[in-house]
Amino acid sequence: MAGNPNKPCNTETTKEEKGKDSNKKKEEEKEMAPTSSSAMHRSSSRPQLDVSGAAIQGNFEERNPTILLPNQSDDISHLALDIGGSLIKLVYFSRREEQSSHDKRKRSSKQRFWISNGNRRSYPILGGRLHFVKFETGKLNECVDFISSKQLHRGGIDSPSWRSGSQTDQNIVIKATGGGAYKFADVFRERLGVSLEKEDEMDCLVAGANFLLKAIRHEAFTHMEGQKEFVQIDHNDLFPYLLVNIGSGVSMIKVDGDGKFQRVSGTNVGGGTYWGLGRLLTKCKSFDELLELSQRGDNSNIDMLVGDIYGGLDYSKIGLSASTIASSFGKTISETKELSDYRPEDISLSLLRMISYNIGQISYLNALRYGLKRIFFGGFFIRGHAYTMDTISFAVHFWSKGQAQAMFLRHEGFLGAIGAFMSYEKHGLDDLMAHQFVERFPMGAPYVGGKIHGPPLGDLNEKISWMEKFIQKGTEITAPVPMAPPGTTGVGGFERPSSKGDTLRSDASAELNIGVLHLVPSLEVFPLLADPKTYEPNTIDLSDHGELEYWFTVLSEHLPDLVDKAVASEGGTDDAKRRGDAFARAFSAHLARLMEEPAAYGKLGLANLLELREECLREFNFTDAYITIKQRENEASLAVLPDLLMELDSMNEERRLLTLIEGVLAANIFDWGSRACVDLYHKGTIIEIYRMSRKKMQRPWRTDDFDLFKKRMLGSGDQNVQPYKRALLFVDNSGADIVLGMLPLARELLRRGTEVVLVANYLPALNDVTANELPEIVAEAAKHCDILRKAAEAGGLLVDAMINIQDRQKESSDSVPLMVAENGCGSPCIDFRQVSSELAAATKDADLVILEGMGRALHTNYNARFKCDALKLAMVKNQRLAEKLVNGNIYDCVCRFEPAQEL
Ligand SMILES: Nc1ncnc2c1ncn2[C@@H]1O[C@H](COP(=O)(O)OP(=O)(O)O)[C@@H](O)[C@H]1O
Ligand SMILES: CC(C)(COP(=O)(O)O)[C@@H](O)C(=O)NCCC(=O)O
Ligand SMILES: [Mn+2]
Repeated sequence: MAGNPNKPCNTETTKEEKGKDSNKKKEEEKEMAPTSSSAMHRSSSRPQLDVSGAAIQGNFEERNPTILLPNQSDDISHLALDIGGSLIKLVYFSRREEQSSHDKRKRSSKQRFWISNGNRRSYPILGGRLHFVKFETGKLNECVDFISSKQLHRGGIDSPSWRSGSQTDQNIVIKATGGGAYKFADVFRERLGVSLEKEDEMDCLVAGANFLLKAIRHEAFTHMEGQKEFVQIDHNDLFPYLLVNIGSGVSMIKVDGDGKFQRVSGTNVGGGTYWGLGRLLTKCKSFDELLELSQRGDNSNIDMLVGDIYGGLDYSKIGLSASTIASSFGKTISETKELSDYRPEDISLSLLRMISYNIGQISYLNALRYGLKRIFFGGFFIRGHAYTMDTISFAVHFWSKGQAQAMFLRHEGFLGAIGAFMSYEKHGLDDLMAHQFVERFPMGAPYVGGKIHGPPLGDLNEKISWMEKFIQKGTEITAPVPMAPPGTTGVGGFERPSSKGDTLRSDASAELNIGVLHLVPSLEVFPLLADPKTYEPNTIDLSDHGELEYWFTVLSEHLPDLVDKAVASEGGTDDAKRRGDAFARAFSAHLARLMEEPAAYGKLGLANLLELREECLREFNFTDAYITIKQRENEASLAVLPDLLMELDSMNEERRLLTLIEGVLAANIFDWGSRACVDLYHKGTIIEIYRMSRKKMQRPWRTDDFDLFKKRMLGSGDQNVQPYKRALLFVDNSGADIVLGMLPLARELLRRGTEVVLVANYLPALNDVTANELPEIVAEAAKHCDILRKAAEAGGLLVDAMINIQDRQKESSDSVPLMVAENGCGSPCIDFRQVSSELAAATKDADLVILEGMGRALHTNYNARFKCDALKLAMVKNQRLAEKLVNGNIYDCVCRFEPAQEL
């Protein structure tokens, strides 16, 4: 919506904060008790939902099972629209997690202990995914077809009401904003039988922007001279700011708080002007084509520059260089030239610069008028286009002499639609926090290129076919947003922005620079993080291009072997081969896209790439690629465990502790994600390699804090030490790593009176052991060891093995418990900003955290600090990482002990 200069649109729309009650987060209940009689659960109910009588639909073992709320009178809406002058924006929520065969397999496997004991796990009330899609307003029918094919107006194809046909369309109300909510209300009523409930456009823009800035990590960024930098927004220091939404027209809104704003200005020279004038002058058929043309343009053929007026000289007295634009389109006054004498490329660029500068300048003036330092730009005119953002940034920077800052939003075009979505009173999404959203790379929708009209790649077969077609066509993977190398700006700064780029990713392609937002209300920040605000999980920052290239190559080279394993894990059938092929293509396409635009989905770290690989595997129904290897290695290791325990028991406690830590480091060699290690496995049996690895454990290790740890565990001289109360052991790989490394260490802690929680992955990743697999492994190990048996019984891990419950209670009551908790992850790394509520609950009374393995202790969390003591143990199984991180070599070991961080 533009400000009309003839009729100032300066409405004083100050809205008071709505629904204060709903913002008050209910005090959450946390508990975790060691014995089987109390629960390891956390409930997180949202006040807006009537959850009385709620029942889990399906199996308790599912991660996010559908929750039926029998007493919830209204169905929760899943769709909101922003129908603008140029584009229709759709935000929709899909509640159901896709049912993977992993879940099916899990169902048949042994139940986890807290389930067996009748304890509840926490279930997200509204777990699901937020999707973002757009259509041209002129193609309203395509949008209606899309909604209809996915039944979004009825809560989605998978909603129970849709399947049972119980809902009548007449009652359905969909929130909509933008002028089209009025203009096209009839079309929606006639074609879908739904009514649109109109929400004020400015209200929605502000609500959308505030939500994004508070809840989405890496939402805002600066863009100067081709360099994108994410800005960490402090929630307590967000207001006031100027919001500039560049749609067809431009709105400028001073935002002072939630629902507190004033539309202070606007301009009618906006996105519609660029697209409309551009189309007339260049005969372009699409907005993208016009934008692409600009990238090959030279505006000095169209614009009158300072140098044109001053005979090639700078007008340095007032700080203008010769190449500064004096008058946009000033050269086209020439009487001897016609439109056809000018290159469309040059026209497009001049127009883009003219409009972007103008908006940047007016924005600055309004920021100045109200003393605002920060300006956030949204609206689809920006299109993640580097040149547009650079131009606006230059204008703001130049005119404010660096005092004001232009920032952009990744969900730029969806502010209004998100705001409309937030306006549903019932779903209570407004007080969600960043840690409850996991932004994932878009899967499902075309990976690269292709249109998303009609129902987008619903089932697996469609996804595979799409990948196959994609391969046949040999479609090139094009860059999403052009990024040229940074250049200089010259005198006065008001020069031509440097990033012009070569290619523009198709606008119709796999959406924009945003992923799919997975909403998992049960996720929490790990309570033992010393400083969650400054915590950064990744050690390796992939914005360094050299690093990105290296890890890209590592992952690409690993791919054929991974596909082999994945296909074998599914029986090597033709179907598995076809899926394996599609997985490889999809993952490669994602990697290629990230190589071109590393910040496409926010700040990129190595952990994101490793998780992406696992996500891609799951997308093509490979639920556990290393299952056979894991089982084989578990069996082989369990067979030699009794001998190892005997050997350990013959040692004095000092020698034993050292041997245990050595054992953990040595056994960490069994990592099927490391190229070098996989090559080693051809050279011997598991046990031979384990023995060889242990033999090579020469102290001092590359990082060796063992003596410090020993002092804390055993004391020194006659000084008595208190044992740790509870230790959380973040375990890594299956086989020797867990059986011969971490379990014996857990046993030592138990023997010293420390409660132990084994923390493992929720979903498989590489050969990592999962929480679901641990009870069985512990049960096997417990057959040979009384300490483990009693502790496992005390922790409720051995319920199936128990014959006489009374005897068990008597026996186990003198043992501290051994427990298992899932971490909420399906990756070889761990991001402590987002862990399961189960793990968060398990931190109660914990005073020691042990992180094991490269993924959890080196790639991530190497620099993390905790409120309690932390021990980080890993073998470095990559030469480059060893050099970079510890100035050492492959197979060096890290034993880092960090006493509790003083707060
Ligand atoms: N595929 C596209 N088709 C048309 N316009 C586009 C497209 N992509 C980006 N734009 C730009 O985005 C502007 C619309 O932005 P938007 O925020 O959706 O505003 P509105 O709500 O007014 O439609 C258009 O005027 C144009 O400049
Ligand atoms: C994926 C991994 C982090 C798993 O390591 P782990 O946590 O099991 O010790 C690691 O295998 C890795 O970084 N691999 C890639 C490096 C390489 O192949 O050299
Ligand atoms: Mn691992």
